[in-house]
Amino acid sequence: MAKKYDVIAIGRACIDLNAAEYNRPMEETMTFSKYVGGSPANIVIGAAKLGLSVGFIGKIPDDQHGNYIKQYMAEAGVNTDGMVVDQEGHKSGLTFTEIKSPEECSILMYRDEVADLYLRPEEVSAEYIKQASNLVVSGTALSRSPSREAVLKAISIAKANDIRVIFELDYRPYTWTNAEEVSIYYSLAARQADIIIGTRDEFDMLENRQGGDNDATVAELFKYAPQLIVIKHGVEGSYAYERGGKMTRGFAYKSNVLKTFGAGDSYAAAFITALHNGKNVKEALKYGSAAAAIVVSKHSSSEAMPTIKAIEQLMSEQAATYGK
Ligand SMILES: Nc1ncnc2c1ncn2[C@@H]1O[C@H](COP(=O)(O)OP(=O)(O)OP(=O)(O)O)[C@@H](O)[C@H]1O
Ligand SMILES: O=C(O)C[C@@H](O)[C@H](O)C(=O)CO
Repeated sequence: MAKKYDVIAIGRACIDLNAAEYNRPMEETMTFSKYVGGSPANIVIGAAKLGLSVGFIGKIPDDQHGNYIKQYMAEAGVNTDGMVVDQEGHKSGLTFTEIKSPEECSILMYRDEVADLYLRPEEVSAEYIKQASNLVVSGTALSRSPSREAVLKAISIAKANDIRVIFELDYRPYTWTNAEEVSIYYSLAARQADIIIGTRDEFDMLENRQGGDNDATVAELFKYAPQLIVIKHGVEGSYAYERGGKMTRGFAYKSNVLKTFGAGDSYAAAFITALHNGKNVKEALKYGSAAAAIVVSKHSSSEAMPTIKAIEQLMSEQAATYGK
């Protein structure tokens, strides 16, 4: 039976302040443009733009930033019924970005006492989650209680109701206490997920090691629930491993890169949308990679999310050179 929402994501919806002046360090950047940010928010905004019906679960501050986040997401086509307004004075996370050069970008996150990590389990509605086909879980939301328990509750509701759990590792060091804790909670979520998406470095965090090997990583995780594991390697592309042994490589498309952040979120939005629309893994990797190539050429992560038409146009323009 068709569900009301193709995808519901749980985690943070915050503010990005992206350097409006390029090719200089943060210290010399005087102006920033404001966008909605936060990896899981970016993913549902991207999926909405690609035509999916989406919802969001998260806590936002009771201030002008919270109002802006909710309004922007609603206008972007995201159902906000699962968004809770904080009543304890917690603030929005802020991400400042530095664009030193197309190769040298960094982000600086202000995440002390952020509202998103105060989402409580009792604020997560089972009835809302039951209306979704896919639940996207952000790893950062596992970094602190009570958000951690809220996410674990969401996962168990999804598991009990045959809702596909997609775990986006989304590792951000800022709110974690130590590497062991990351590994414990990442493993707990990963073992229950149907699909896991992360960079090689993020899988190393999950395993609490350095220099991990993709084959060993997937062999271990396939002992549990995952059916599909995607490991991203930046501009070198990505690898999708399916239970049963099939591996498919995704290649990066050429892009006139402005900045590198936003790649992962646009990739996830388009990959998940393509899979939901019935594309096979090889095609879904192309959609994800093409979306990322578009977003890295633009200034924001959320506002820059492409349409299906733009993605397919880029795929067709570069069909002859893809993977070459
Ligand atoms: N410079 C680039 N040019 C074109 N495509 C890119 C570039 N960087 C990344 N991509 C595409 O985006 C995908 C995801 O990128 P990456 O592995 O850097 O994820 P990420 O680290 O999660 O991204 P983010 O920087 O947003 O956190 C890659 O597999 C690739 O297809
Ligand atoms: O995920 C965040 O909180 C920050 C993002 O919104 C930011 O645009 C980014 O780093 C995307 O990779």
